[in-house]
Amino acid sequence: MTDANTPLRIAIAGAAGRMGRTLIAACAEQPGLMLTAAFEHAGSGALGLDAGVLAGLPANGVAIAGDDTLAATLFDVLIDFTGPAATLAHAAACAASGRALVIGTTGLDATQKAELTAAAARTPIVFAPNMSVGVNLCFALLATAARVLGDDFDVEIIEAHHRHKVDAPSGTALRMGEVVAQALGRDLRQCAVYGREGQTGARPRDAIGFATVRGGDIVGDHTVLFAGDGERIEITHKASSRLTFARGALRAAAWLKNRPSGLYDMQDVLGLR
Ligand SMILES: NC(=O)C1=CN([C@@H]2O[C@H](COP(=O)(O)OP(=O)(O)OC[C@H]3O[C@@H](n4cnc5c(N)ncnc54)[C@H](O)[C@@H]3O)[C@@H](O)[C@H]2O)C=CC1
Ligand SMILES: O=C(O)C1=N[C@H](C(=O)O)C[C@H](O)C1
Repeated sequence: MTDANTPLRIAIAGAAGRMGRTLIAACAEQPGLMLTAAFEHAGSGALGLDAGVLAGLPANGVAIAGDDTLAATLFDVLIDFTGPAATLAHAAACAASGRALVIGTTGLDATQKAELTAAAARTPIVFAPNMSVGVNLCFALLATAARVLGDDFDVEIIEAHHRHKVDAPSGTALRMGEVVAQALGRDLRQCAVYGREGQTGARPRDAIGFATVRGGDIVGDHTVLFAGDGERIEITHKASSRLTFARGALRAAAWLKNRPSGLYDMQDVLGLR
């Protein structure tokens, strides 16, 4: 890692994607951080393009490179918003060289998460399904709401995203479910209900339901509904710009400087734990 006056060298994986391009732009406005590398998959049509130009900015001299060059490239922190398989390969490469990671990728299964935990034994990693301050505040509010409302209120989680999103429910919705389940002393794996159709029977009282909407350019909406007899409480977050996620990821990258190995999330970064 660098000393206090040297800019932190940032690399971005998934640079040509929606989040990658937003991260390139966010990095350019952030003092103390310097984009030094940008990666795409080895067959990407974006290879060789200037990262600044790709993000709609003036050229910044960083050419998009194949991720097969990642292990041999100089940087301090890799910010990865790709897909589960790519993220795990990148985490392994960073762990081997002790370089820090910020991971925003969602859709990892339990085995893949265990692999990430193993990588975090060798290098510091912030892994969070949502990097926005607002959503992370909502996690804390949800734990309080669930504790106060208890088992008398039915919990339903509704999320909406753009038509290109490939995983469902969103990583954020799943984390919201985990937070509520933990506060209520339930195991989400036992009580989650993912969508309903046909003769479903009455709602089990301990169910935590998920509903997924996909369409257009919705950046990311999440509502947790606590429905009781005679009243309802809704905790809602709506993202209107990907910059909120990108700025959170860059904050996490700066926070990682000189941290010991371990698996962290945005609750750690924001001091909410
Ligand atoms: N944690 C958070 O705050 C947020 C998380 N996300 C998550 O980030 C991920 C990416 O989202 P988007 O940017 O919308 O998707 P996207 O599909 O626009 O971008 C992903 C990019 O990764 C690239 N890629 C695939 N394999 C690669 C490899 N081996 N090396 C380098 N690049 C590779 C793809 O070519 C693509 O350009 C998703 O899992 C999404 O759910 C998205 C927004 C916020
Ligand atoms: O794919 C997205 O776009 C988003 N994914 C994250 C998730 O799955 O929770 C976060 C955000 O809502 C945008």
